[in-house]
Amino acid sequence: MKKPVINVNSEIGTLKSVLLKRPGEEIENITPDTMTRLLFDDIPYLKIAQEEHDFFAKVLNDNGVEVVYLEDLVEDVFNLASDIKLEFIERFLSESGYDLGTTHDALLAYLDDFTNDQLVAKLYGGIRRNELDFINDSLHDLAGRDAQNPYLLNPLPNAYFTRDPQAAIGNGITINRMTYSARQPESLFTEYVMRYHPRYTGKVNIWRNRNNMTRLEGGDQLVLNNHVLAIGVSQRTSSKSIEALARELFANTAANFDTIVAIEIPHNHAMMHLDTVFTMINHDQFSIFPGIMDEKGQMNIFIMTPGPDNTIKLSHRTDLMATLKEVLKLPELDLIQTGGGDKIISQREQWNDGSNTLAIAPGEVITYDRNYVSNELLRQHGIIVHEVRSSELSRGRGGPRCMSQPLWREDL
Ligand SMILES: NC(=[NH2+])NCCC[C@H](N)C(=O)O
Repeated sequence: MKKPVINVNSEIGTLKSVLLKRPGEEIENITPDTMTRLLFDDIPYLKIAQEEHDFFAKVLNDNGVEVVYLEDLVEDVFNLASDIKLEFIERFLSESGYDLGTTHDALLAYLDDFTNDQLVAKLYGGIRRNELDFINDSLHDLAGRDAQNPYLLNPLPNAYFTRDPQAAIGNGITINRMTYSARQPESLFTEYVMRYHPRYTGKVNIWRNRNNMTRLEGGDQLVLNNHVLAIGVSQRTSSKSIEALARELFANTAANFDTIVAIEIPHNHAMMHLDTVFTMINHDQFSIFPGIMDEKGQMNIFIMTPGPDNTIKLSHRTDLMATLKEVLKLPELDLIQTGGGDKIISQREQWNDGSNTLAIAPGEVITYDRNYVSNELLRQHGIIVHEVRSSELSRGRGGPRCMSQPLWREDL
């Protein structure tokens, strides 16, 4: 492996480079009838969402972070060779249910007319049925469930949550098999960028690829330090995939990870990933939504470590604070509660991603401005807080950590 181009050995090391995706026309393809399936609770106003996102990028930039746009990387890949572009489109169409036939041919011909930057916007944006004029003769497009779908190609409105289709871990990544069909195509873009983009090709360890059938999403994957990961057992990440990833990482000599803490969280949309209820802020400080624990403050947690002959040793725990102290070898910890523990405030601010902080350095985070109670509390605990605007972005149920994929953090 050549000189590494990805380096993420913590959640808090000074952030140097980050991958974002600016919300695009895909947002304007959300309708009341399709919103639940597209994993949205409302329809954001695109113009304002873009302004908010540009502001987020500016705050990152102003703090010395290089912002890399995913859509630019994909366009670069398409610009490399028309064969690669065509191969991508065929894979994309095939995964969308069009291998052969009139619809496949019509979509291929339609997409062929776009310039590469328009093509990228279109693949994320989706194609409406009424956009194409052709005689559709495929039964599955005309009868049954598919006929009700207003799109020939579904929009990918969750793409601005770049955290989830992959996860940077150490000098490598996992390219994730995502849970819902609304998001599955997103990691195909990551696969092509990693395989072909000159900046990454041959320089990134792929710990796990998207051909796996078990479900894994980046919002559940937290790099606590250079050898310990925390992974949520959640609506989006299955226990099977965590076990498989543990096996892969423990056996791979290029990977330095020897401990994975599997943390079970409630399986629902408000808390679809571990990072919606728990993030790392400093060496010994975390934000946490108290609602993930039972009345006695307990949870279902497993510490996984390598056992003999490629087996995995499991140890059960129920106390999150004690478990974190144990695996991070810390005498004391500060768990800062979203909304300060008030039931109504904490629920409201968790819903708007108040627990979802993005650390840009130890003790320094970016958060949404609307979660003012949690933000104030963070400041009281000595944290530097940069607030970003959040009226529209938050409607997608994700915050600053969800909207960013770190590519390089300084080692601690
Ligand atoms: N890392 C995160 N928490 N991402 C939030 C993703 C939100 C998105 N609407 C989804 O349901 O998939």
